Amino acid sequence: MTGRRSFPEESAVGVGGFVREDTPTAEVDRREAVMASLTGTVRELIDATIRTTVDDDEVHRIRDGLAALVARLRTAQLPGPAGIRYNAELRSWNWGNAVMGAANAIAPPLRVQHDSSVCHADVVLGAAYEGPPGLVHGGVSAMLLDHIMGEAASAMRRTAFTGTLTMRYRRGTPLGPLHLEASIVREEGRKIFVAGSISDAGGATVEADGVFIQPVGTPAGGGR
Ligand SMILES: CCCCCCCC(=O)SCCNC(=O)CCNC(=O)[C@H](O)C(C)(C)COP(=O)(O)OP(=O)(O)OC[C@H]1O[C@@H](n2cnc3c(N)ncnc32)[C@H](O)[C@@H]1OP(=O)(O)O
Repeated sequence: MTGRRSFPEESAVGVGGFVREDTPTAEVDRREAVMASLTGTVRELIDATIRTTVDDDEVHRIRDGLAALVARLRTAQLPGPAGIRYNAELRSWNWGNAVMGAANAIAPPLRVQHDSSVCHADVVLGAAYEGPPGLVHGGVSAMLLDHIMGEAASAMRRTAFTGTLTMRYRRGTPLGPLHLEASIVREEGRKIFVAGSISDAGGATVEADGVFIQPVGTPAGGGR
C-alpha cells in the first residue's frame, strides 16, 4: 500500500497495526528496495524448493545452510507482524502484507495500478500458487481478488474491510500471466459494492462481487 490517504487511529479500527513512524520517505524507499531484493531471492527459493529434484543428502545440506541464515535474520526482529506504518507525509508501507508486502515472499507480489475508476494489476503466478494441476488454487484467486477489490473500495483515501466476497469460478485459472481488475459498482452509506475479475488470454476465469464496509470512526478521506 502506497500513496496519500488518511489513516485511522488504532482504537478506531479495533485491529491495531496502524503505526505512525518518523522515518523520512527517502529512507523508507531505500529500505523497501533493500528488503524487496531479499524477498525476491526468497521467492526464488520457494519456487526452487517446490521444483527441486536434488538428492536427499543435498536437501539436508541446503536445509542446514538455510537454518543458519534464518538464525541471522532472527538476531533483530519486530516483536510481531509488520502492520501498516506511515509517516508525516502519509507515505505508507506494509511490508508483511500477504498480497503485496515488499518483505513477504509469499506475496506474488501484486502491484495494483489505480486509474480513474478501475484498479488493475498484471501478475505471473508460478508453482507456489498451484491448486489443481497447472491451475491456480481457488483460495489464492480469492485472496488476490479480495486485495484488489479492497483497494478499489478504498479509492486510496479511506479504510474499507471486506464484509462479503462472492466468487464465481468460471473455468480453471492457468498458472502464468494473469490480469486482474476491480471497480466500485455503487455505494450505500458505509457499504461499498465492488466487482472484480481475473483473466487470462482467453478472457475471465474468475469473477467476484464484494461488499466492503468502512468501519465506524475511520476517516472518509479527502482525496488522493
Ligand atoms: C488498501 C488496502 C486493500 C486491502 C484490502 C484487503 C481487504 C481485507 O482483507 S480486510 C480483512 C478481512 N475482513 C475483515 O476482517 C472484516 C471483519 N469484519 C468487521 O470488521 C466488521 O464486521 C465490519 C467492519 C465489516 C462491519 O462492522 P460494522 O461497521 O460494525 O457493521 P454494522 O454497523 O453492523 O453494519 C453496517 C452495514 O454493513 C452491513 N454489513 C455488516 N457486515 C457485513 C458483511 N459481513 N457483509 C455484508 N454487509 C455487512 C450491515 O448490514 C449494515 O448495512 P445497513 O447500513 O444497510 O444496515
